[in-house]
Amino acid sequence: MKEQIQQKLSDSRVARWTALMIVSFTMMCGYFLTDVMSPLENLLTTKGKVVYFTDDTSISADSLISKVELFAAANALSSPELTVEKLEEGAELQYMETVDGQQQTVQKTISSVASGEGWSSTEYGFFSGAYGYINVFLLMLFFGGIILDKMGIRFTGIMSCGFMFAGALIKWYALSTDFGDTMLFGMNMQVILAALGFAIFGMGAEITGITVSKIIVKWFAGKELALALGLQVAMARIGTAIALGASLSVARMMGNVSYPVLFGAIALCIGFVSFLVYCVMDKKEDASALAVRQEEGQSEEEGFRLADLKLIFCSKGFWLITLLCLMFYAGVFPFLKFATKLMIYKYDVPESFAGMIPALLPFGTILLTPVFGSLYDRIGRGATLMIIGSVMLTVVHVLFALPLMNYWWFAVVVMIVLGIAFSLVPSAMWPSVPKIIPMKQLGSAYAIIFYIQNIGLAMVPVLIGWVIDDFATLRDTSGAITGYNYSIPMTIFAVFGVCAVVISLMLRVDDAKKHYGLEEANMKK
Ligand SMILES: NCCCC[C@H](N)C(=O)NCC(=O)O
Repeated sequence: MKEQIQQKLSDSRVARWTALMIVSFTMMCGYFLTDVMSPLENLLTTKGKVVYFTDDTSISADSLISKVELFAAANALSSPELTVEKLEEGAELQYMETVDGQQQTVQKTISSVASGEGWSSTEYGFFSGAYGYINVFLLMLFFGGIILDKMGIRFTGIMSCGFMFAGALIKWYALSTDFGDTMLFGMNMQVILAALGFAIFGMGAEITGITVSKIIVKWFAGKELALALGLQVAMARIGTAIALGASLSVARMMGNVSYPVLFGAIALCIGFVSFLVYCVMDKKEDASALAVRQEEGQSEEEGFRLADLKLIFCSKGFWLITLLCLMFYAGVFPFLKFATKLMIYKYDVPESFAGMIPALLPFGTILLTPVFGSLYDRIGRGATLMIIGSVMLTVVHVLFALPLMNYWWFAVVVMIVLGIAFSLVPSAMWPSVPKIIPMKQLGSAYAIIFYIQNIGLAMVPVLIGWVIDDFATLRDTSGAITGYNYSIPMTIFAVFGVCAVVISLMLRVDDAKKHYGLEEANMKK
């Protein structure tokens, strides 16, 4: 009789790719919610209603009413007695506008009206950085890694998905409620509560992130690891791309900034259910792995001990990857929070399309991250890929900072280059971690990397929001905002790029000395 050889569930191609798809879907929903507010910056920082026209221009309701009334008075027309309530879809209005430096009469038709929230750029920056506050200041990401290594994937994943969902609901409640002028800690109550929701969500999203990374290493180690990690990141980027591309349209259609968040919360609910489905597979994988070990007469897998953290803390390669992660991601995710408004004011892109240009970045990475991941699996050169990506990041931000080539097509080209950089570094960085740190400390290692990365994700938006308010906002003599000069904020992002280049070079040198294998292929022949 032929002897049956016991196999792990992860040895089945179908099973491991199915597991990957399920957990990647959960992560995709999380990424959608993370970036859903970025295209709404202009709406959030405008007071009162914002009117959108069919020609894709927009104006605040108050300023539109005064322009229409001025036009009527100047042309001896009967006063339209326009009120904010009368501004509705399909209404046609005539007023004077400056076009190419000339005063002209324009006739426009309203396509939609949405409520602005009147936040300052500082408040917007504070809110955007909230994603990392609990992770960083309450050390929750650090503890999350220990919980993951001690309590396991299923417990930690269910807990973190729960946090994501709860945080999303709080954020939605804050954005859909009018708190009037109620202030807390010198900021509007709405900003504080939305930030609290985002902070709880961010804690859940990051702990889910490390859990998903550990799941993928568990199923794909020694197989198509970098491709699998790349595909997970690619699916996550679909979430970011949909958020950047669709969020403003949803807010305009529904007339309120809270609706995109509500849709995200509903999607997250489905993501939560899909993680529960994965838990069934995870249980089966553990049972099959135990059976294999027993058949091969191997002893029980050694559990995680706190003392094991020493190995992580003492590894120079680990710290270089961590610092590279901090600098590189500080130059990308926080940038995305401000990129839509950059497109409007530096490249003169109509607000309705402005979110589409930053959305190109995640779209590009959807295809390229798995391609570079597969390249790393088969050919290697991980450290080199990280150097090239970091150089590209720096060049991109220098180009955004310089006061030249203010054409929309140039912004598109530069954004595509950023998309390539944003595929190169993650596709090489994440699969490099298991080459430096063994599996049983991997949860804690990813958690520490994410922890340090979150310091950037939390602080950089606060810094940029403040810099925009104090150094980049252009005002007329009455104090009204007339535009923005993005040179200083973009120079700050370029500095992060330069740091990433230096660190990635140091990593390459350290790899040559210590032989982590970063330049070698991942797949065992
Ligand atoms: N906007 C989502 C932030 C996710 C941060 C997360 N810690 C991370 O780095 N994920 C990997 C990636 O490349 O997105």
